[in-house]
Amino acid sequence: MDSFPRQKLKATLTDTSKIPLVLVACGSFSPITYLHLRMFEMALDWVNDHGAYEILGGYFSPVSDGYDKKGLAPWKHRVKMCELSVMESKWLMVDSWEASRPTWSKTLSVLEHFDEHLNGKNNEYCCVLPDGTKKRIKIMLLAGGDLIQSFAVPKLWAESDLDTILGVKFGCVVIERTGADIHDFLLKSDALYRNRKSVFVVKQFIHNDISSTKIRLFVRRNMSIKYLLPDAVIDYIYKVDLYSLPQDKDDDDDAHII
Ligand SMILES: Nc1ncnc2c1ncn2[C@@H]1O[C@H](COP(=O)(O)OP(=O)(O)OP(=O)(O)O)[C@@H](O)[C@H]1O
Ligand SMILES: NC(=O)c1ccc[n+]([C@@H]2O[C@H](COP(=O)(O)O)[C@@H](O)[C@H]2O)c1
Repeated sequence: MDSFPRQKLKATLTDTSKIPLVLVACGSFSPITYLHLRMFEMALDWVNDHGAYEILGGYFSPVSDGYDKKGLAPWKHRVKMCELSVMESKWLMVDSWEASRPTWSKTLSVLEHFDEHLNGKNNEYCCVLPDGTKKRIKIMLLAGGDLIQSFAVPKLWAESDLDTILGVKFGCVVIERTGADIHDFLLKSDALYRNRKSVFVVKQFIHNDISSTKIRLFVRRNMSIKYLLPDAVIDYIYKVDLYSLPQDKDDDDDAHII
């Protein structure tokens, strides 16, 4: 049985001249915040303004516990917090395939998983237009400026993966990070420059720098986290007692940031 979430996925295009588009955000989401939710809304405004695409849906894909990043709550909790956050959204969904795997999956494999479920191995799903013709759904990675900057970290990303993620097969919508000059980085990075026609930078008109790291620290310090993330997520964090203990030494080191 296919458990891929499709409940909010638009079945067809309103404007058949456009390219159907699905956005996928990969990350820790430990916990998800209003910044992560806003990334999708900023991208939606960009898509509507750009004109070539029509959004069918958006997905959060939380990373597996195997990623072993500091402050990573167990995957079931991270998926649940994402699900609670998208309850009110008409187009955002959460796919737990990546999170539920015992080992870490490269971002390219995650995008390929989406491609398989949204388009099918032989285009059996795709997007069916009212006249019966099928259009392949474009899947793009939705990423923040910091994730893009990690492309420059030696050996973290394979060049061939970057060319597929950023190139014509997928593509990337980048939400600029407050204070970081993404355009400058775009020029400096060979992979980003090579694929610049399918990498789209979205400006944050209202700067938002809510950080999951700081939220974890606030919880540990008994400080308020209200209005930084949805109330349902805040209630969940306290109900199951997440982030109250330092997870490791690195998390303790974050104490200097406030
Ligand atoms: N301030 C920000 N501006 C733009 N994008 C951001 C910002 N913070 C996070 N993102 C993006 O959100 C996505 C998910 O991020 P992730 O949860 O992995 O890290 P994080 O939000 O930086 O959390 P942590 O503090 O735990 O490192 C990534 O694409 C990341 O680039
Ligand atoms: N080579 C890769 O595919 C690769 C490398 C580093 C991070 N990532 C992804 O980037 C996302 C965010 O990672 P960070 O939270 O470490 O910035 C995660 O979803 C992670 O899986 C992918």
